[in-house]
Amino acid sequence: MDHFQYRDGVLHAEDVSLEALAAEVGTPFYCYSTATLERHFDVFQKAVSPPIAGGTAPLIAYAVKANPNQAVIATLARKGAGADVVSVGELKRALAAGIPASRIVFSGVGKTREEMQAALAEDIFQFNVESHAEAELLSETAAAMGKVAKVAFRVNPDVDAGTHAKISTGRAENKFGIAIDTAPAAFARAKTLPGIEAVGVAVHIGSQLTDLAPLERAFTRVGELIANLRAGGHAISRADLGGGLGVPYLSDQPDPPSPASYGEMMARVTKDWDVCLTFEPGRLITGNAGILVSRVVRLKEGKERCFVIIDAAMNDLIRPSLYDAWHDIQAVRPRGNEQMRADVVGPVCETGDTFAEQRDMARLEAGDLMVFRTAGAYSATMANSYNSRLLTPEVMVSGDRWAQIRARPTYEQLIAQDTVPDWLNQEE
Ligand SMILES: Cc1ncc(COP(=O)(O)O)c(C=O)c1O
Ligand SMILES: N[C@@H](CCCC[NH3+])C(=O)O
Repeated sequence: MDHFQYRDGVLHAEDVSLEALAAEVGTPFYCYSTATLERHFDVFQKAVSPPIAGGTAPLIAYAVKANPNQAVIATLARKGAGADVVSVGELKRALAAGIPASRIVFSGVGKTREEMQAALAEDIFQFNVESHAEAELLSETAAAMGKVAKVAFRVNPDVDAGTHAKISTGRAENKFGIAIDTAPAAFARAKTLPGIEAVGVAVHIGSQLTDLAPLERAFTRVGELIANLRAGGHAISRADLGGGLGVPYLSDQPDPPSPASYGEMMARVTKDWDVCLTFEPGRLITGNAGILVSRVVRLKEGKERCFVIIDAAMNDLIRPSLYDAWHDIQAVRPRGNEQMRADVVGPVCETGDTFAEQRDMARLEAGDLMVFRTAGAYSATMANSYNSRLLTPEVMVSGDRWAQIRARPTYEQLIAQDTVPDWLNQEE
């Protein structure tokens, strides 16, 4: 069910016309659908929950990095989501949006002592420890606070996830996790450390995965590891299977595996594990719940190409520049069936500020509104103010209601972020 549909020739977000929104908010802006967010959470929850009443419900720890807006997290918190966080900032955002600490997992390779202290003070559910040195520091930090942290070791199973190299995390050459064959030593060492209790294993091999086979290989290795650890006398009560399931970006391509088929594979592989499971979906929940709305500034006929120059740029949505990512483009009010082939570019002074090259799409003219689809994950959160452009505002829609959930800053606020040192203010 797509909650971004045409009504009377105009693209809507749920019951709200994007033309009307653009008139109120100005462009560019991000727009999220509450109904889509909720539906994605429900679909994933159903897919990974045990079929028999009485089975342990998994913890669905939404990966906050995908979209950390308070309104997005609060929407998911109301559905019972937990959070996967990778910084104190994300921890604070999750707590502020109403996710209890008892449902928060702290991942990441570079947790500092201060970050550990902040999370320990909240008594979070679990630390996913990514190196032997981190385990030592966490134990020392927790013990000094009179606490014992529950830990899962994130293992690196050396599996090729078959995704873009920049978002692949489960190969031996990636920085993430401890080599899986060193896990027994890590658990043995953990037994001697006073500030941690190693209760589980975590794995996450990458993002935008479009094939279940690498995930199945990784989960199978985790299952073997759990059996080994138990044989070695370790009590393993938890497994965190990460996130990573891909979403459709191209409307004319086959969809990635569904959450249901992911859930079936997962249930088959984990059926004898007897652990409490955690999942960390990010993109799956928010990716297709958001769009970026922009206005065409002008058309420019180059010698070889037609450029559609829009008022959004790589600073607003960096995925095409960074990963050559494809985002479907739609006109908000299509001009009949007229088509064009063009490069869609922003105003930033970089050649890489290109959203689409030689794209066949609905005809756009100066002043027209257009949208990039699948911009709910890793989009607004990766925005910046390069070229002194204002950070993109965000809007959330729910039925016929809408609200700005992040306002566009003013130029005064942009400039006020800097401070001019005294010596430059003194009269010569
Ligand atoms: C540890 C961890 N968990 C969860 C996620 C969320 O991934 P995705 O948005 O692909 O579901 C990521 C990002 O890839 C991650 O690094
Ligand atoms: N930023 C990446 C995803 C990174 C996933 C981080 N764990 C993207 O846009 O696809």
